[in-house]
Amino acid sequence: MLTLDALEITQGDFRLGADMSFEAGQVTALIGPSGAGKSTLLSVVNGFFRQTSGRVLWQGKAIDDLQPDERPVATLFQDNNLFPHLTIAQNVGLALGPKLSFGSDPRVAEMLSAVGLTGMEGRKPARLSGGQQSRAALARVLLMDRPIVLLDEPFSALGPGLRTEMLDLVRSKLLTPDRCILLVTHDPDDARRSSDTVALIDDSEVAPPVPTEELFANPPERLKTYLGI
Ligand SMILES: Nc1ncnc2c1ncn2[C@@H]1O[C@H](COP(=O)(O)OP(=O)(O)OP(=O)(O)O)[C@@H](O)[C@H]1O
Repeated sequence: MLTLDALEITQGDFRLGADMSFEAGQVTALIGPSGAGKSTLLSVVNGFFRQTSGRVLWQGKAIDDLQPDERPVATLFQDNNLFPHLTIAQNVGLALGPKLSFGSDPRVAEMLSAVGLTGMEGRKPARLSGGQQSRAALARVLLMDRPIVLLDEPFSALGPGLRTEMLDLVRSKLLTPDRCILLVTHDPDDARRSSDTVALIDDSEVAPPVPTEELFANPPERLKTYLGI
């Protein structure tokens, strides 16, 4: 369980509060207006931004004092973070450590196979389509094998069909009973299709996660406002 304990985040005039837990074995969608603080919240969890007060705990243990690379967290961003001068296998192998030779580790081939990229190992990212690049980035996250996975609008540059395909891959390959996945998305359909629970971020607060079906069946006013319904 990922717990945000009396978390207060400030950045200039911006303020965000969060006090809740996210269950393992679930995908939680974080939705809310632009500038509400979705990316900032993820940065506090992965350690790139320090909260003003409160704690972040994984399985009851505070992870606040760990450096980003020591935290049990993997993050997938919209730009995929693939290095253009490295092959796909080398990019995926970076999940195991900074040596390029990790690209030939058999686990790299296994993860590339899991995301349907067998045969693409030696290509550079520029020679892959957008969807294939997303698959390679997902393979790297799979190989990192961290219990908390943060997805910051990772597939928003893809068309609707490909995006759906990637979100389905997230559920089928990445979601395990002991892993907690947070998905930032602007698209309510993505949240509906891929998340078990939804946490709304608005008015300087993160609302506790609510089962997705329940939320959309009976949307609170601030969700209606956000969706324009
Ligand atoms: N480096 C910074 N310095 C000061 N304020 C910042 C900085 N980066 C972001 N902010 C502010 O923090 C707030 C939250 O930004 P954040 O990017 O987390 O929002 P978001 O919900 O992810 O938005 P979007 O949906 O547009 O990506 C915004 O008000 C933004 O203006």
